[in-house]
Amino acid sequence: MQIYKVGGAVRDRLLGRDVSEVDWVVVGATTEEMQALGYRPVGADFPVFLHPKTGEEYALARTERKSGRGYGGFTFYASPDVTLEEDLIRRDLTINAMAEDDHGQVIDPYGGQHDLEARLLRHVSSAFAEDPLRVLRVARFAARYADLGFVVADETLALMRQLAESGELQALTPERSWKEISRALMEPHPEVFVQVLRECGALRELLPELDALFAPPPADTGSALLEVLHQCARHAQPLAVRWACLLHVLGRDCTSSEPQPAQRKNPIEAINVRCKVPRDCQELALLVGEYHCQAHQAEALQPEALLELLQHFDIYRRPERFEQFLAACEMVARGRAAHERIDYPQAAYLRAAADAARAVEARPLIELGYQGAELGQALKRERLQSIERFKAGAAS
Ligand SMILES: Nc1ccn([C@@H]2O[C@H](COP(=O)(O)OP(=O)(O)OP(=O)(O)O)[C@@H](O)[C@H]2O)c(=O)n1
Ligand SMILES: [Mg+2]
Repeated sequence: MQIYKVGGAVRDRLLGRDVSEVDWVVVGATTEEMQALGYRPVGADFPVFLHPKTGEEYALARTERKSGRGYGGFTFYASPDVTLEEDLIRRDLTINAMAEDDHGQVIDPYGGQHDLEARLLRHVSSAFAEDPLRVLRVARFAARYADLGFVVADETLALMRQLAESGELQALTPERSWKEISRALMEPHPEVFVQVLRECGALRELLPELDALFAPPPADTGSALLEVLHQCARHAQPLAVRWACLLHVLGRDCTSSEPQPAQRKNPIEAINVRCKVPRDCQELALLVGEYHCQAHQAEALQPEALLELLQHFDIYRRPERFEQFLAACEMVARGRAAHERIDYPQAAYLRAAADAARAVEARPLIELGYQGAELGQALKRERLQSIERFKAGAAS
């Protein structure tokens, strides 16, 4: 049996980047041989094993044919007679389809090194279409390597477009899609991820609500959104903030003074549910969609409105979430201002207002005999006074 390093580890070493995890491919071995050597199988009918000591993934060389729609719709053909070249040709991109033997010799039958030099994300073969998730992966690699000058090859974009138009993306499970989306949002250029998905028509399939935002100027909210995402990356924001920023435009429209119907179906909620987004990301996206306009106008809010805004955040028990809200509002303001050197004094203002509300303690009121609803009212009254004092101080 021969064992080769494959995929990201080979690619990133050639790019001179840090290698975080190594994937291996094993040629000329059977499942039984692997198990006899102590490798632990990952799943019953999946020819992937974990190394007994390092825990790294070792996959038997395999060819893969599609038998049905979606994940789980794969059949694998793994056998000792599958060659390294046969295994590599069914991989997604040429830069991911290189192997390295234990002498450090690179095996590169499909021009991966050439495409690394040429900064091209190019599919290896028509087998690309076996897994529609690769459309998202390519967009994610574009987001990761944008600074190095990588772009998607024309023929690969065309293939991605075909896959999007065929409706295949609808068969992806939300779990697999979210994994790609969340990783892509954390890359240095998350806006490139959205842009590539849009160019190939995948955004219309996956997040049509966002695709609809792209229109000719001056109504091009989509392009403004890309700038907001870019600011998120520049300011190293966490995933929840990036997700909330991605969806914020689907919330309240800050430019319209019309009261917005409360009953309308909330598109942010619909996306959260459809994509099975983790709770913290869901919550923040809803809060940012609903309240970012008010945050932008924080200084103009009357004490009652200010307290009401703060109350929506449970600032007393969830201070980190409120901080993430402020960060998201700041990214939105910076991105939308199209010049990032603006200050966002609203954040400090709202933080100080929250501190004023938090400074009110319940204990003295309880000692005075307040309880239940009356205690709630008394707390509210005191907090309002505290905020009034803060506003008076801030104004002077
Ligand atoms: N849908 C997929 C997933 C993975 N691969 C192949 O499996 C390798 C390892 O996959 P993974 O670890 O997910 O990606 P990496 O390329 O290693 O990138 P990362 O740095 O994100 O781990 C890839 O390089 C690629 O050759 C593929 O062809 N199609
Ligand atoms: Mg990897």
